[in-house]
Amino acid sequence: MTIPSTDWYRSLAAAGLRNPQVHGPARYWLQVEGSFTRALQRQCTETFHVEVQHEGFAVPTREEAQHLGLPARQRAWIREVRLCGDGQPWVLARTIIPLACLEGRGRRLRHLGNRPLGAYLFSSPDWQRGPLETGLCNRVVSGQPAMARRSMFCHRQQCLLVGEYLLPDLFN
Ligand SMILES: C=C(O[C@@H]1C=C(C(=O)O)C=C[C@H]1O)C(=O)O
Repeated sequence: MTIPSTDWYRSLAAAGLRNPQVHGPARYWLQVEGSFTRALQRQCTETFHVEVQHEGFAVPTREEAQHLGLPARQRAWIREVRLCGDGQPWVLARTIIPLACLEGRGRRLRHLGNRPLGAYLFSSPDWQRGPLETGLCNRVVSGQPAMARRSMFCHRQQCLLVGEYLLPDLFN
């Protein structure tokens, strides 16, 4: 399972003009407020866990760098995980953490391992979430994400970018 290239829209309504599927059963997940990790935990009957797929320094896409206001080609800490409910992958998440976010207490962001990032972000009152965007994934194949959501989390003018890609098993 890989993170697909995605077109991002400022609102669910704007994405819906291209693909009305966003108004179907995925809608709740595209819009749910607060910690996404918590929302997924509530949906589980038994267990919730995070599986790290890749984590390390890498160059964000050009669009991600522009969105975060980073110089092109500057490396960031990139974390890709699967969020699994009751043993099934439900969501793929990709987080871009610029170098400036990794200083001081932010060093912890490199050592999350299988602990959810959401638990860290929502346990600290310092992090403010920006507006939620809706994503439509390109070249959708069966079993892969077709829709996504993303937002920035900012702390003292340092922002990181969290994208969450819904797998069909989550809402079908
Ligand atoms: C931002 C959150 O964190 C979640 C946990 C992630 C992780 O551990 O890498 C990534 C994205 C989110 O789905 C949240 O819970 O809202």
